[in-house]
Amino acid sequence: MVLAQLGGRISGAIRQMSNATVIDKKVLNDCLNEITHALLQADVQFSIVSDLHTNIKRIVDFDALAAGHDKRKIISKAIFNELCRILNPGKKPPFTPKRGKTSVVMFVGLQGSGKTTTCAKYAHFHRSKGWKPALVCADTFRAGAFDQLKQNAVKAKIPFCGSYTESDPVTIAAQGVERFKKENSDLIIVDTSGRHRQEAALFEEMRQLAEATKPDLVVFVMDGSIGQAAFDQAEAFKQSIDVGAVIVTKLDGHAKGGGALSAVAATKSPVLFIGTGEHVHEFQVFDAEPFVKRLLGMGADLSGFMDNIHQAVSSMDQVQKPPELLSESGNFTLRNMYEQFQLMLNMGPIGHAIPGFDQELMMPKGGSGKMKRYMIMMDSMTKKELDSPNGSLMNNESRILRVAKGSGHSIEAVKEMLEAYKRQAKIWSKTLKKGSKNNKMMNVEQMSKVIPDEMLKQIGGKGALESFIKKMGSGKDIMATFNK
Ligand SMILES: Nc1nc2c(ncn2[C@@H]2O[C@H](COP(=O)(O)OP(=O)(O)OP(=O)(O)O)[C@@H](O)[C@H]2O)c(=O)[nH]1
Repeated sequence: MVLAQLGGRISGAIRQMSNATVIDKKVLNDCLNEITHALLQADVQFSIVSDLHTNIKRIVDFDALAAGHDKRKIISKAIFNELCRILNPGKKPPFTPKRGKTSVVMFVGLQGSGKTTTCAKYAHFHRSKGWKPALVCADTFRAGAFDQLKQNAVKAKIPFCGSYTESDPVTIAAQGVERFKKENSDLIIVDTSGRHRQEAALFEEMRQLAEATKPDLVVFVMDGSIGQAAFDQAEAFKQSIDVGAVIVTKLDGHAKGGGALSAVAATKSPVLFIGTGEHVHEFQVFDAEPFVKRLLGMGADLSGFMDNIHQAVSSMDQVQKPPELLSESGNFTLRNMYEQFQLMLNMGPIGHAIPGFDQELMMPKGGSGKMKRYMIMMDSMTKKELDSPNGSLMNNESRILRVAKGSGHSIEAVKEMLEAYKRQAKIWSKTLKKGSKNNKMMNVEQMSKVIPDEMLKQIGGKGALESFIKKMGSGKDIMATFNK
């Protein structure tokens, strides 16, 4: 069962309980049975589910509850708190890096869990907050790991090191950490090898790396889409190395998630971030309460919605100017398309309302939007290719092949992206023709159609949305972006 379904079933059980005329032991038991089934089907460990069941029964003790208590509220709150408790072991990481002081953070995890991607996301996240991160690739086990890290690092302008010739990860890691300490990096991130399974060789290598680099924090990266195996895996890592924090990856649309919930409990370490896609921006600070709220569909996640807007506005601040809609030569280039995608992804639901965009691009397919896949392909293009007028440099089979290989997509997929770009360029050149006023605005009507009803209600309806857009427009000039 995927995470969204799990949330749906739990909130359904709570709703059913709330709608009962009289709240008695039977109603509570029915509700808890449905929740336990849902959690077990989502691969949450039996012992965790059983604890949750016992704790809620203890809190909601009908015999001890005085008359007049709102049982519906007490039960719902107990369920919510228990779900948060599973995800939040109540511990702070043993170490929190401090800006300006050198810290070494080592990433460990099984092969394919997303370590290399996550190292880059972690570095990028901190860099955007003013840190001086650096990446060390100590993964000599997987051919291509260094190239992958290098590509991400170059794109995000983060110093990196690794080796094509040195086969000893310990030597590479030790030299890398030493070098970046000298260069005054304040966050040295060490990416390590994975293996297909938990095996002695991997754990031995991990211990040697820890010995050589003396990490201040070891982060265990876990694939959130795996099932029951997650618990054992997390426990095995925890026993072999001093795991201080966890990052759960691949919690996008199709993740089972339950295994990840169990694993968090196994490591008894806090989750720092979650990965929600392949792209460097798809990385969120983890906070149990909003996560559970979102899982249960509570409050339509208005805070997340507002965050999206603030992030979009502040990311515009970071680049100091809104993304250009056209290149200097008046062309809609692949880079323009990339920047627009970036803006829209940052803006969440509001981004969907931007006129001139092919709505099909926004639709999730296979768990991640086409936009995100296209951005990954564009990540493998050179500056010249991104800026070439009408994408002309990409009318070339060998370049298409290189981008396909570099981004891990098929040639057909890259061609599909280039076709989408051509369609997009056509739409933009029409939309931005001088004198055309009608469809350049972020229009309240369009926006209110794409924002979920419940969210719109919370904002205060269309009127409030309109005044909000106006405010945003005057404060940060976001409207100007679409009004050129
Ligand atoms: N959908 C999704 N994919 C992700 C996420 N994080 C990583 N991936 C993908 O997972 C795959 C494996 O990621 P890597 O970063 O190469 O994994 P790794 O742990 O470094 O692998 P090894 O170096 O072989 O140990 C890649 O295709 C990533 O793009 C995520 O949060 N969501």
